[in-house]
Amino acid sequence: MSALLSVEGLAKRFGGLQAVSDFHLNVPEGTVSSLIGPNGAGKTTVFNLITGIHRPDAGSIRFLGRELARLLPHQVAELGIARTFQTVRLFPNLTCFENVLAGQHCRSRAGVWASLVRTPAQRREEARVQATARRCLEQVGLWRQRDELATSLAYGDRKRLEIARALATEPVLLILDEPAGGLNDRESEALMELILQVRASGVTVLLIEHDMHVVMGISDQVTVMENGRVIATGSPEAVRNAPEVVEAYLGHDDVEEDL
Ligand SMILES: Nc1ncnc2c1ncn2[C@@H]1O[C@H](COP(=O)(O)OP(=O)(O)OP(=O)(O)O)[C@@H](O)[C@H]1O
Repeated sequence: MSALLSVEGLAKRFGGLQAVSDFHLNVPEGTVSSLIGPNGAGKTTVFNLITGIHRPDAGSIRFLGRELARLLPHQVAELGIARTFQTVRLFPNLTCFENVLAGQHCRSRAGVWASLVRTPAQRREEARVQATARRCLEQVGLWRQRDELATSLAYGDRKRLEIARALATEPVLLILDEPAGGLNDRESEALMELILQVRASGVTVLLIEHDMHVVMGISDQVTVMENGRVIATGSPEAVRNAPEVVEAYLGHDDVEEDL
């Protein structure tokens, strides 16, 4: 399997704190890959570096043959990487459908002139964007709630709506930051099914997750971080039994389930 995303020698310092050092990761195309590690290990910082929110001090981030390290977030999105955040970031006063539409700007091809005069090309574009929004809402099981305000949804559904919004940009790589955070068992099971279905649809998935049941249940590959560095990478089984991983987790009480 070829690597869709390939990260080498990544480093980021915040003042006196070395948040990420010599980090490396290969995300094979068509897989679910997970990044785990104790609180403060540097996982979200890695996601912020990949998606252009932070600029790395060193290292390379190759995606589809392009270097991402100096790109801005919207440029990374245009190349086909979509992400969700640890805390839900929806437009509270928009409906579910409108939230998904709002996520599709980077894929909208009609130019400024077309949007002023509503040419046939613009109307076709609008129809395409709406059809994509519908498909994504159906995929996450929220089409029936399309006209409800995002704020009226249960927490688990809000997280699914965020995934729909990310999928609507038609990404090659979907990055999820703690998608199971705050979900109950039933919602977590549904989330696992959804992520596997996303993978089956041809989208590669990279996630950060503390819920080990989710991680071990759906990942093709798991990378473990501690203190900004990779301490293990491999199959869920291999990682679960690696002595350095057990050691890293023993000193922390933030893991929701035992490895
Ligand atoms: N913008 C920032 N400025 C200063 N320090 C930061 C910044 N972002 C992260 N850090 C620090 O970098 C370290 C790694 O944080 P990060 O959020 O990447 O960890 P994490 O593994 O995602 O943790 P968690 O599982 O709790 O989300 C932490 O010590 C954090 O306080």
